[in-house]
Amino acid sequence: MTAVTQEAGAPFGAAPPPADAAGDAAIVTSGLTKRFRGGQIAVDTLDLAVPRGSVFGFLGPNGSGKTTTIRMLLGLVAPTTGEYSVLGLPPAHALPRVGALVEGPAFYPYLSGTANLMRFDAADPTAVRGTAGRRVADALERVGLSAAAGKRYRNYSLGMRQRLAIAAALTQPRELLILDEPTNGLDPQGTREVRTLVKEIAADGTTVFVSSHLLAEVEQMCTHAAIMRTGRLVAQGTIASLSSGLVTRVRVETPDVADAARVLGTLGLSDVRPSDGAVTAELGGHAPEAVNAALVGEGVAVRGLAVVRPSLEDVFVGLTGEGFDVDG
Ligand SMILES: Nc1ncnc2c1ncn2[C@@H]1O[C@H](COP(=O)(O)OP(=O)(O)OP(=O)(O)O)[C@@H](O)[C@H]1O
Repeated sequence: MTAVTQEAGAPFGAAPPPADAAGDAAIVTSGLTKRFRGGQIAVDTLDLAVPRGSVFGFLGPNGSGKTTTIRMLLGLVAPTTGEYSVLGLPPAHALPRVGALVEGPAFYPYLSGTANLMRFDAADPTAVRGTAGRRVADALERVGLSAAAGKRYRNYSLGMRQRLAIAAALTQPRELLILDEPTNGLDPQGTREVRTLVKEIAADGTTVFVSSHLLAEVEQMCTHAAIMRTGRLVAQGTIASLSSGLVTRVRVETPDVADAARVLGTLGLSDVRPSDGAVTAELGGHAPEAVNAALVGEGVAVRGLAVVRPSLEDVFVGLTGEGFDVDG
């Protein structure tokens, strides 16, 4: 890992690759901290471990330090203190193998998708000129824009524009793709397109590190997540493990609320809560189909039975005691 002790603004990340390259991790940070000149701590002793091959959701409300972290990982901002590595290397060494979308690239409205990407590629000193045409065509194909490659950018939909921005990060082989809020500002169709694309890119073997302030989005798109709050890491792990400490409940819709509550209690379910037209209870180790069979066997009219799994929002509320005060 790169040990960082210098002040903001000093050169960093230029050390030779360390001997202890971080094995199977795409990103590792240890105590990573960014204090801006005004004294504001944007990122506070962050310990992240992003496994290779994951779609890693970097989740937090606006202002929680996601963009600052990403900018540090990409060598755009110098950390104040902490250690970090990308693909087992200091960021400066890893960057050619990392694609990134931080602020939307500025595309020319009157140029086609292909022409825009060719201009981008021409500005990349690490790109091999002779292969530009093929690499650009491949990147457009990968994001599903081959058919629109000759169309002017200004005629692209919002989703197509964002897919082109992601294609710009994919004109070279990448082991890691870092996307900062890639669905921000998109319409529902564009959001769907980008989420699908992220999953497809990950399925091809690229690790994707994607920030979002939308809990539901991370749950849908990601295999792992880290949750940030005011610069600090609240939790990280697989999506399943993050919520595994929380209780799964069963919800039974029925006109026979009292009978249903009695049967659930007899079965051994705990925290049975009858309400108007429904009963909920902690499912524990019980199979939902067995609960349903028992209810029906006792003559309870079951209109609906649902297993209510804890969401990332429940995890966040459980850890911080606060709501996740953004639109989900
Ligand atoms: N250049 C800067 N100088 C001073 N403070 C900054 C600077 N950049 C960010 N901050 C502050 O650091 C904190 C974290 O900001 P950051 O942009 O990293 O959060 P974020 O989670 O990415 O939020 P958003 O989604 O709104 O960008 C915020 O309080 C922000 O105001």
